[in-house]
Amino acid sequence: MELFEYKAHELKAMLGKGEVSAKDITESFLGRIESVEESVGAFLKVDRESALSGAKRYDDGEKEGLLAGIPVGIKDNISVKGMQNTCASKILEGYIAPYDATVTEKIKKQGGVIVGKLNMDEFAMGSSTEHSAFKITRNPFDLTRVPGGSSGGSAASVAAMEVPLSLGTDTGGSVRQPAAYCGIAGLKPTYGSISRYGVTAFGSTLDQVGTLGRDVRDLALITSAITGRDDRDFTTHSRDLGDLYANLSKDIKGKRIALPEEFLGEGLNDDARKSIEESVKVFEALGATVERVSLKMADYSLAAYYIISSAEASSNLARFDGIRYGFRAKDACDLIDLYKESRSQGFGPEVKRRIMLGTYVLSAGYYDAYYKKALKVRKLIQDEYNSIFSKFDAMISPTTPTPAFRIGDKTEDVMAMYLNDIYTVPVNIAGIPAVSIPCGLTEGMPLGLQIMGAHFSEQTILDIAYAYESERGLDLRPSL
Ligand SMILES: NC(=O)C[C@H](N)C(=O)O
Repeated sequence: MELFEYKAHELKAMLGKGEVSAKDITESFLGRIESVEESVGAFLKVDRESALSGAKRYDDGEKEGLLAGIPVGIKDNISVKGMQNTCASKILEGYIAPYDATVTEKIKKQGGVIVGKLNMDEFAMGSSTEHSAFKITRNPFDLTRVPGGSSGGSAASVAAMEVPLSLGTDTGGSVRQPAAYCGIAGLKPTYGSISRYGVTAFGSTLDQVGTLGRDVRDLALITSAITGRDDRDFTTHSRDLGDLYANLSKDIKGKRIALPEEFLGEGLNDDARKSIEESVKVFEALGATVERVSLKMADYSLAAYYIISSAEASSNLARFDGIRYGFRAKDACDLIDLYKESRSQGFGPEVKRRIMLGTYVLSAGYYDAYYKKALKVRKLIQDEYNSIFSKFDAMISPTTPTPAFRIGDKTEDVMAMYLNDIYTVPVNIAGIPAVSIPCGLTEGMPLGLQIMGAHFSEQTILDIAYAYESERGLDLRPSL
């Protein structure tokens, strides 16, 4: 077996026993990138030098840290000092981050070896990575299909074994949906459990850094490395999630799991429905109970999400004006024209759509009818989730209604693209944690099972995911 085929926790064990060097590991992944990247296209920038110098630090004696000697890929909206941070947008082309995001600082402090920056939908707006201004990324299981989005590069790179671990961001499903499409595991932690300092803001009350790996142990490992309160992000919480990796347990006897009827309705792929029904049996065999529940507010989640996230985006993206960073239009006749032209030429169509939608719902006369109403709906959704979690330890659903679709299939149909997120957005609205793990295949493509929990119940949902994964023994690999 080649080194790139091992999972992060396996590599960690091999390094710990001195069986391999960090250089061997990094070179193996860099070699893999060389052979498959042309077909997958997960990276916007591979930084061989940074990777090899990170590995050298380990081999020279810096062996401490949860991720010591392990390669990690970073989504291109998370700042890494000295590397580009384009958010896959023309407006930030050529922008080099002058500082590390807190999560980057933590990855480095824990010995992680940063390999490069990963492709995404522009400013994290999209579900297929087709909205990147630079290139498309392909699904390693079928190169004619999308990897999902917006963290499509983060998911495809891990599935293609170009890196064992990656970071993404999840505003409405952007870590879980691509993880499901690419047959890997992805976690969106509780809002406030991970710092957003140095992460380009999209919807500030929804955004959360998420983690991707090939199994639950790897997710627990990288998540433990980056959680915690940060004085530079006042939305972070002081509550400690504990050592998710060391405390991982397969014992889920007696756990009460809810399954919402509304997540099994119209539009759900038949095999996805079957795989959820089979998953119920797996949980029961593991000693948990599964009970059907009703989530009455589920139907309103998507509408509330697109109003709130677009309103926040229209405000957050105002800073990209052609003056402060990145792209500046040529030949502007005055300051207003410079703003106008830089933004018109610098942003892609999906970003413009969100800015216009967001500006509209915040404008006088429409604020009450749309934005304020969406905030009220948000509260009702949060109350409904809290009430479920007062009786249950976790809730399960499919991660997405269908498997990965073909490249180009949904680019013209905005609504069809937004519907991809129907099962994932309520989680961001409620601010709770959720993990997606593989639960089967349809048409040769992976399907994901989403496990959600109460605020700060990462250990519980990861334990449930770990028990399920161990029982099923699914280890999906693309034939690349
Ligand atoms: N950023 C996300 O979580 C993705 C979501 N599909 C969106 O376009 O808003």
